[in-house]
Amino acid sequence: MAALSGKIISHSLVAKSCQQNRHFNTQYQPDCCNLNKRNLRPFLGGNLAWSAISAVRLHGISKFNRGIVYCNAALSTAAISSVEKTDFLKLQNGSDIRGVAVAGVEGEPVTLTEPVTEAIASAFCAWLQKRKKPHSSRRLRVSIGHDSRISAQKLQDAVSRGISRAGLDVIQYGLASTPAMFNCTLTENEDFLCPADGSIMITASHLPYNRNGFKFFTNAGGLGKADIKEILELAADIYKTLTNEGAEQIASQSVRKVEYMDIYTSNLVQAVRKAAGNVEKPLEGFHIVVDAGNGAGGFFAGKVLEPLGAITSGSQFLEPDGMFPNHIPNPEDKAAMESITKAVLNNKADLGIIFDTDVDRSAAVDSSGREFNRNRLIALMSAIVLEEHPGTTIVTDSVTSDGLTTFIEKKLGGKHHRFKRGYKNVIDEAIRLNTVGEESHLAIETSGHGALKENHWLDDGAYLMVKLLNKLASAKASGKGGGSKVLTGLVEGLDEPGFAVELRLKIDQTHAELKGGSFREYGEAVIKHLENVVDSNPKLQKAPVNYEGVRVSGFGGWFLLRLSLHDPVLPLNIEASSKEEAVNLGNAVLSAVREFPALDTTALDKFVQA
Ligand SMILES: O=P(O)(O)OC[C@H]1O[C@H](O)[C@H](O)[C@@H](O)[C@@H]1O
Repeated sequence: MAALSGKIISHSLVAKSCQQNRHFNTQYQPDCCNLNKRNLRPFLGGNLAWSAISAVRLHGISKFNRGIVYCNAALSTAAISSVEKTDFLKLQNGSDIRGVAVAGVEGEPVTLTEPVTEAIASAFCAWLQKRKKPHSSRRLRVSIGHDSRISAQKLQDAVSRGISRAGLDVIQYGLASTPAMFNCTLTENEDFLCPADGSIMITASHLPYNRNGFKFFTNAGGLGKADIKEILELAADIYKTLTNEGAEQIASQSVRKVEYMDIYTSNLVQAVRKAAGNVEKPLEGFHIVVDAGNGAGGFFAGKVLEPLGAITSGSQFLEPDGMFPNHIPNPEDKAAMESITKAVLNNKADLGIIFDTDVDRSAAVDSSGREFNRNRLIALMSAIVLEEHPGTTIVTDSVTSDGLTTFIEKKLGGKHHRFKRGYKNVIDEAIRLNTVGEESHLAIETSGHGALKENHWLDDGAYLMVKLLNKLASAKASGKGGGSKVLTGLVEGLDEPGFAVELRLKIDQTHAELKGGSFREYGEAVIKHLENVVDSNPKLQKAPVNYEGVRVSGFGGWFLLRLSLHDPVLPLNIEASSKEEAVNLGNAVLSAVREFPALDTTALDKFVQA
């Protein structure tokens, strides 16, 4: 990446910052660096309104804060109301933070207000300072990126203030992808102010327009559940001490803007060129359409595929639009997959590529309109990785099909380790296996999240697609022909179920049956009971190895009943060769769970009756 240089957009006081972000066509007004002199006072070292400032042990604020001022964090006008610690903890969603950031949806009050966001960002800095030694020549720096949501601007400003309050340097990337935000903690390039010591991605993935949230990274990867809990607890304490007093001083601190996506996309381009034997345009002759669903992934057409020589006409929904007017940006969504499939067929393209909002998930469609998502994408990626690393272990989530195991183990000669749901669980398990001597190069979920060892276990939908592009390019280079046949051929022999369904059974948390206990305890009791019922039914066999819920074979198929990672829901996956057999499995579950009145079995009732 040495060829790229000096991409700090908002240099000194030159007012470049209110322009449109041309590269990513941001539709909303990007952050205005306020060139209002009133806000450009030099920072008064350590004299912050935030009385808990000592709690985060500020390092050398005054030393590094004078001199260069690139632009300012925007002032907050939001009132600070009282928020309980428990409210902060409710914002945890596994290893992410998620909440409501836009008012107007009935029954969904705003939980991710600007002051709450500010406190969370400061808490992340405190968490970071506990773990990172200060550098001798500079303060710790935290980069911020966001997806296309309409609340992105407001939250980016609040996050910037939170980082400034903690005395750390703020670097804004603007519209970015989640994987790029991890990548920037690994990139060594001072021209781009990299590596960042920590980074924050503002996103709520595919959730509706009114939600938003945060993912946090260091060079060790994404933060885990325990870290998020610690940050939220700390944020609740910081919040209590927040006042609007002194906000101008915070806003007067330096915010620098960097076009980091240039580095990230250039890395992707280089990876494909290298795989094709250092050919400049290895995708020349390929027609590939991209569907970004109006999320952050539009860059992939213009900044990755086109430099590689591909034609991208017919690509759709590349412009960021936080109202997601076309379809949900989610490769698991039926309408989204139908949309990209139609685009491939209408344009007679060789391949279609679709991303979720923040580009950590993806799926593809071949020239005949065959979808590569869920189990089929895992099969395809497994075939590619097992060619490179024979015999390696593929770690997947728990809802993968039996046919996939047979394909990985019998056809590809690898090992399938079916673990738990949750991208972080899957990635952490693959990392763990390597540390105990079991080689694993791929961790991938049916949701379209996937991470490779060769790519620092970075959960990256764009990199998954790069692996497919490498295959296309090298097949062409070796004269094996163009089109997507090479990909389709790789999943030949994958046994797919005739029928597959996921039913999500809700637990009514207000039901008296819960007797004050948590929905988790209730859900676990349902699963335990089902397990006992299965044990006494000779037609059903429990999976000998299973890491969550209860997975059972019988009636020519299988089912898995487990607790959702986040919601008061028991998702039930059923796969069988026919709907009739799937209904038999559904009935077996229904007869066991019926006696749990707080469990809403409507979806299952309907399924078995239809
Ligand atoms: O347990 P569920 O409700 O099905 O949700 C599980 C999913 O939650 C989030 O979306 C995570 O990003 C995914 O990695 C995970 O698979």
